[in-house]
Amino acid sequence: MKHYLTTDDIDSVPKIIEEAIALKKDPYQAEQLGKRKTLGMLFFNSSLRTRLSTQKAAMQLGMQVMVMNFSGEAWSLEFEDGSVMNGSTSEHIREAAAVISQYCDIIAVRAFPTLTDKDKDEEEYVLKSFQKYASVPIVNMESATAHPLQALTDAITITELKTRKKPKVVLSWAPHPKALPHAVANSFTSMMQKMDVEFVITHPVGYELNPEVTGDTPIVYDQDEALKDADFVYVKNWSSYKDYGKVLHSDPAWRISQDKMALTNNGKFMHCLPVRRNVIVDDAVLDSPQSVVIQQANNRTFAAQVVLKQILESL
Ligand SMILES: NCCC[C@H](NC(=O)CCC(=O)O)C(=O)O
Ligand SMILES: NC(=O)OP(=O)(O)O
Repeated sequence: MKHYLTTDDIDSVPKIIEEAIALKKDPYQAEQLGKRKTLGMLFFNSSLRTRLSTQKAAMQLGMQVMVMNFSGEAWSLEFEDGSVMNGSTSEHIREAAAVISQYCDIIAVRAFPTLTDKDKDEEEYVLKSFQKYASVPIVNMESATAHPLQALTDAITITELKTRKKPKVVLSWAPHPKALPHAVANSFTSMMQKMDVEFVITHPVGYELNPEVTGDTPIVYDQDEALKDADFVYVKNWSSYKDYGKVLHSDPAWRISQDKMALTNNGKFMHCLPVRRNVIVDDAVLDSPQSVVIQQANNRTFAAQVVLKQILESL
């Protein structure tokens, strides 16, 4: 693997899942691979799981890790070419990416969307600028439109927990007070399209994801109908894509309750976390055995580890 920017950078989904599960069984099997190699993790946004699990994954491969927060700590970066930098930005991505490449063998970046400038977000201008001006592989730790480490985690978790060959997986929108990105839902959708599952998306009218991402995936506007017989209920809020970045409404009827889970085939509740209790999902569901969010978060380590391993092997 050269870079990990989207789920399309995976050669074979079944093989990478198998390799991740093998790493979970024996996390130090490749601890020499990353010796004297450095991972630089750059954060433009907050994180708990991605930061800790990716660092842990790198350490289990024998790597050294450096972390830098760009919100408030690093110089504020300019991404426009030819700009006269007499405003608030202090350093151009051209120098920053080239300099960091001298210190790091792999650079991982988290940069959420603006949710106001659709074109800029879809260009992935932060991630793609790092890719353009860095001379080392780039790993996406959640960008404007994609969260492929999360999607790989979710694929591993579904593979571990499925009880029938072709499980039914439902991606359900749920309410949230803030405007949230599409990245998790996009990458989850792309990953499910690559897996042997019956995949359905449910959300209120107006919350359609980018049609280029959803493609042929069925969209069911009746949540109860969609949840029927589901083996996995993957819950996430996102803002409107059509009315870009807007919260159209946050209908509490879409919150996941025990009554809704009762419609499923003893379905597992999944969420990438962090989750707003009693807004997205009731305590009773999150605290029930049907919730697998903690196991899911544990798998973040092995998703990151298999990606870093495949990149290290290609260096
Ligand atoms: N990395 C996982 C999710 C990150 C982000 N969630 C958030 O910003 C939630 C913040 C809050 O609940 O205040 C998202 O939806 O893409
Ligand atoms: N799921 C996830 O990416 O969590 P963090 O935002 O805490 O990294």
